[in-house]
Amino acid sequence: MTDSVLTARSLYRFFRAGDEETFALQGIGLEVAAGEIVAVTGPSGSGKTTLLSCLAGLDEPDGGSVHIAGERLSHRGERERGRIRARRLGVLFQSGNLLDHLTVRDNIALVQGLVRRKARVRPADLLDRMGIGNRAGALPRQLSGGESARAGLAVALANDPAVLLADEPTGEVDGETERRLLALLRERAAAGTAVVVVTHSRAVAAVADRVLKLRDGRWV
Ligand SMILES: Nc1ncnc2c1ncn2[C@@H]1O[C@H](COP(=O)(O)OP(=O)(O)OP(=O)(O)O)[C@@H](O)[C@H]1O
Repeated sequence: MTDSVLTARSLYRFFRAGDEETFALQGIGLEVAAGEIVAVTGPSGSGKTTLLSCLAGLDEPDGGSVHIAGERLSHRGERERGRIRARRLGVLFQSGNLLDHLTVRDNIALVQGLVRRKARVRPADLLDRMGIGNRAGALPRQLSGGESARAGLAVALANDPAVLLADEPTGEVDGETERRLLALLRERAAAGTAVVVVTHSRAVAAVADRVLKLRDGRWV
């Protein structure tokens, strides 16, 4: 497929702790086109977070490759990976992506400052779209769970990424907030972003174009 924005080929990742070896990814591939939402599901320990970390360039696969918008991300120096990540990727992990000592507005501005770009979305507009325009001046600890999830998504989308990678983005939010987040994901995909979302939620899987299942580091 030539129109895929995210291409992963034959990804392998194993971990060794003493005599114990875990094969977290066993040679899996993934292609995601612009505008497509792919949900990745699977039982605990099946390799979902490891896959997302390798796709984000936050972890290095032991074998295989990851390309984002035609640029190789895997097996590059940390600096290069950081540059590609800032320009092309929005990443939302469960640990969150907000710096505690900065307001929501400044968290967005910080991420935008990493990339030189002529036109960019104003933080206030981005937050308005998430329905939390009134929380721009708040610190992360002053946000509710649902507000944090939306602020995290705003930061992940701050540089209009080609690819959005999200690990359980609706993990701790109520039904209404989940619906809002999903509408935002769909809106972003309609604007051309390729989305990979790890989830246990049926509601999230229901808005995906494809649902893929991992078990023991392989697609099933
Ligand atoms: N840094 C690490 N060192 C050793 N083993 C690891 C490491 N990271 C992950 N693993 C192992 O790799 C396997 C896959 O883990 P991973 O976190 O990717 O699973 P997951 O599908 O995201 O699970 P969950 O749904 O519980 O978050 C597991 O057996 C896990 O114990």
